Amino acid sequence: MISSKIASTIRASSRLAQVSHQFHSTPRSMATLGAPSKKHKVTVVGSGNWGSTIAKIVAENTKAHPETFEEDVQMWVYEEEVTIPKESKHYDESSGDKPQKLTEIINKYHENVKYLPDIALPKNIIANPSVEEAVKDSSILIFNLPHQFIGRISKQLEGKILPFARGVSCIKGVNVTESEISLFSEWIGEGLGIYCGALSGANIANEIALEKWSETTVAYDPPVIDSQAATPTGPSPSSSQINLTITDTDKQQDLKDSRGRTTKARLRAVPSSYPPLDHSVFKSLFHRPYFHVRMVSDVAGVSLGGALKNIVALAAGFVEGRGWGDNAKAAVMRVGLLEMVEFGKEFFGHSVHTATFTEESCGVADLITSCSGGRNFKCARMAAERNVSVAEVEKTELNGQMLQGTSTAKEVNSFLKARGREDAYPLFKAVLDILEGRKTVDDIPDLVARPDE
Ligand SMILES: NC(=O)c1ccc[n+]([C@@H]2O[C@H](COP(=O)([O-])OP(=O)(O)OC[C@H]3O[C@@H](n4cnc5c(N)ncnc54)[C@H](O)[C@@H]3O)[C@@H](O)[C@H]2O)c1
Ligand SMILES: O=P(O)(O)OC[C@H](O)CO
Repeated sequence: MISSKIASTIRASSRLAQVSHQFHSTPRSMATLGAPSKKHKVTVVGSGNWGSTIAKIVAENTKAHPETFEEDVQMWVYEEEVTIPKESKHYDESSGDKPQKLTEIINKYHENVKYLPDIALPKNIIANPSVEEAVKDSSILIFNLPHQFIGRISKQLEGKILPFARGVSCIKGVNVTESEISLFSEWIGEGLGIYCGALSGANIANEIALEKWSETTVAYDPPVIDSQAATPTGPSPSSSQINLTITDTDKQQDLKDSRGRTTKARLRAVPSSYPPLDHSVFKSLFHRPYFHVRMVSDVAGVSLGGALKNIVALAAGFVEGRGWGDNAKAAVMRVGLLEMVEFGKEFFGHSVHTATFTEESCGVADLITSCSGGRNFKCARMAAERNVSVAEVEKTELNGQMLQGTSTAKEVNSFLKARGREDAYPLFKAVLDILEGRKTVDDIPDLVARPDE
């Protein structure tokens, strides 16, 4: 008798705990109450230099954490015909220079011979040319492609993803439409009706693919979906009724952007049958011995650092290509960092923390690495050395990889201009003026000097 009472009390409290778990996503403590029955399936949308590197990291971790993730990782590949270069170990005399589908090459040789050559990819990465198929049933979506293409892909995915999926954007750029600006993480999130965080850091992909140590910053701060936010039909039930009547998919609430504005999307709770998607799960998805992750909540700061440093890296390349020294480069980095912080504060307000720029990998560390060895820096340097345009260098030197700084400079300046604020960001403006031939590198010192200097 006593034991059956105890058993029923345990059952009741376990039920309560389960319900509390469903509503409050704070659930490490719940792990002891019964393992979730489902695992997270992960898809990487994009397969360029960074997309393939992140897929490698994630696939190593899905294999290392089988209790949380399905082992296979889908990687969407923009399909193209590729000729395996003669110097590649996969070059085969018999097929010679015959172009082959990139997805087939990746799935056969486990290497992205075009965008990440000579790096062995884990066999549990499945290259998929159909983005709709690649995201099917995935509860974690990692967006990692040049920002120029995310608009079309995101549209294609509307209605095709799990409604309770969560995203992480590794894209370094900002979304500018007419006179509005938003983060890609929140724009993807609103378009697809999911929460999307951001990953950014001092992360030159080729170094990380070779497993040379680096750090990164992951921002993830979804709203807690609580019982108040649930939307049952009919009269408002008491909390005990809610426990009994609301299913996982009913639980949803308004999705707000980083500036606290309500978007048109509703956010759905992750069903309790899955491991909760909290900081510890995302850390276990991205952290490797050679890739150290710091989790933060400032999605705007992380995203803006990654986007704006690309403009500054172009400036650093220009001054080095002009033949000036490290002092000149340090000067544009100093001014650039100030403009990055200022921009965040002016247009994203309190949601941006200055410390994200000054203390995290996604801020000053990314600025330093990008101005030392990034593609924007190198292409701008070559352009200044050869007296040709950056676009021309991009075309001839990058073998299909894409710069983000040139379009970001244009987009950010058009946004500033629409608000009459371009003179407040003289380095950002100078970079666009040089790209478009209105100014030269020699003009930079005077352009960035403050009136009292
Ligand atoms: N490469 C790096 O070191 C690095 C590091 C950190 C962050 N990032 C950021 O990651 C994002 C992705 O960069 P990346 O280096 O993986 O890309 P990348 O520069 O290698 O770009 C090439 C990719 O674009 C794809 N592509 C080409 N045409 C396309 C089309 N019409 N539609 C869709 N896709 C098309 C190609 O298939 C390829 O996957 C960028 O925002 C970049 O700033 C890059
Ligand atoms: O090569 P870039 O200039 O696109 O920069 C690469 C990474 O963003 C550096 O962190």
